[in-house]
Amino acid sequence: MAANEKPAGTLRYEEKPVYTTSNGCPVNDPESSQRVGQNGPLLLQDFHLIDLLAHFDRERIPERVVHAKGAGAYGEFEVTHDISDLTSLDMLNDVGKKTKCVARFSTVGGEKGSPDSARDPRGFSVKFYTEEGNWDWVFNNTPIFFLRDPSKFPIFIHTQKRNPQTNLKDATMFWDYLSTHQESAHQVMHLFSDRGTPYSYRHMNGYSGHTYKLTKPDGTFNYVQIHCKTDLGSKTFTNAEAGQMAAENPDSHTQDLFNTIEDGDYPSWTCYLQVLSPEQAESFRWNIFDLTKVWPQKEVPLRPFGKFILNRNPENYFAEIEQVAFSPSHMVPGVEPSADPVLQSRLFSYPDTHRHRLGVNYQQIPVNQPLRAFNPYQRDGIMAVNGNYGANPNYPSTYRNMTYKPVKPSQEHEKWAGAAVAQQLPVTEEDFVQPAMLWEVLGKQEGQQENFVGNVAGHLSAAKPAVRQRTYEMFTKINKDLGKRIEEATEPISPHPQSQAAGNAQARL
Ligand code: HEM
Repeated sequence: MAANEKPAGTLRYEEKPVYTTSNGCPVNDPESSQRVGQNGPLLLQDFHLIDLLAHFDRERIPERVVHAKGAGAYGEFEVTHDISDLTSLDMLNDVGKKTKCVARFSTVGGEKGSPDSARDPRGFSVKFYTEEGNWDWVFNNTPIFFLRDPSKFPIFIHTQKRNPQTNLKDATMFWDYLSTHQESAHQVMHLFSDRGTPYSYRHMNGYSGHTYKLTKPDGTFNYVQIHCKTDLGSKTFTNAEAGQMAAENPDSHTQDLFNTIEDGDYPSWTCYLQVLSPEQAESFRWNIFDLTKVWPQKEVPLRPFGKFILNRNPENYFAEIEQVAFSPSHMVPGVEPSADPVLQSRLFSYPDTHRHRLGVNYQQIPVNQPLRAFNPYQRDGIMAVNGNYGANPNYPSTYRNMTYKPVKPSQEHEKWAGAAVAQQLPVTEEDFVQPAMLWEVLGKQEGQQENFVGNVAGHLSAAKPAVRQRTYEMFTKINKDLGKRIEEATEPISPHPQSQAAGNAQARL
């Protein structure tokens, strides 16, 4: 039975199953081991003991290299508005049509045991079990990201995780990277506003961030970005509240999601599209393949198309949430990736990490199983548990006919030609325009600019002087008072005074 269906029988505690070894042999007492006499050595023949120990020894699988801490639940998506002018995507082709889904929310940088309320972007993933395959949204709760060149991702992530020598989180590494890669400024503005500490997973929005293409069977397409807005309204913690929650209940978001669903108080999100035709995209003020930029909603309004609700908790966290495997490359007819280089590399990275984390047959794990999949050319491998396509030929055989559906990729408009180059987009003044706009928006919400300054100061104060100085300069480019305000809030609380700067600045950088 696939995990996208409700289990036929949930836990039936009234039944008394016969306890056995893993090969089904009944065992009298699970807590006694075979031995010679009362105090004698153990017997190698005790399969029950060895079975138990050996399985225990192998219980852990690698945690996700990022987004390790998360929580999830099942639900249902419903189309609310007709968008057949944009796409032939099966799941979206009829108002009222419903599709089952599973969602997982996560923090990014912390390990599996880290606090849910940490200052961090949040992952926002949803897998839809459509009639034409699984379509995954692997989104964040911010509409932009720290970088626009994918080769920077592993480098960037290293600086947000632990120092290789001290094994501690390291403010100097953290800001050293951000202040020398200032295309990150926009995301930094989000992260250090109170938006960086959501109140719960239920109270945050999700954004595709990347541009995708919605396509039609004639090969035409439009560029889109997807927004999911929580129907509960966005709600955040202050820095102090988030810190207090981390101390009191590190699993607060996990607990909140599980308990509210268990109580029948189901969270839901309304889904919108921003749409640009290829021609509009050409003359658009912002590069639509630059993940550090939003499409301002005044220029590209939101168009509603659906809603999803989460209404069922997993029966088993490891089986259904730890083993769920999302990928931006899990697509279906009617949607395609854009040329955004970060998206393009993510298309590779996720299935690659799943093969490492879960094994080559990760799509056979029940929570990942599509409603129907038939690919007898993919055979064998570790944990081939779906019958391995039985006697079906493992090559395109003249003795076994298959239907190849005519799925036409978009052909119009995008024709690429050019020499291979390895080039980053340079950081220019343009990169500070949207961060400055966000600073203005924070100014319209009472106390948010003050909180932002305090949030940065509390973190940045632990960094070395040279890094702090460079970071003030970055914030000055966003707004000329902002750098000064942050400096004034940071310096008095820093344990590494500026006077030591000359001697220490380069130490350990
Ligand atoms: C070059 C850029 C990126 C790379 C190489 C990358 C790579 C990864 C990897 C390897 C994982 C672990 C997946 C797993 O073990 O299941 C992951 C998780 C995740 N990433 Fe990324 N990532 C990138 C950028 C992004 C961006 C821009 C977003 C959002 C727009 C994003 C959203 C997520 C989410 C939501 C998860 C958690 C998925 C889950 O819940 O299982 N990532 N990423």
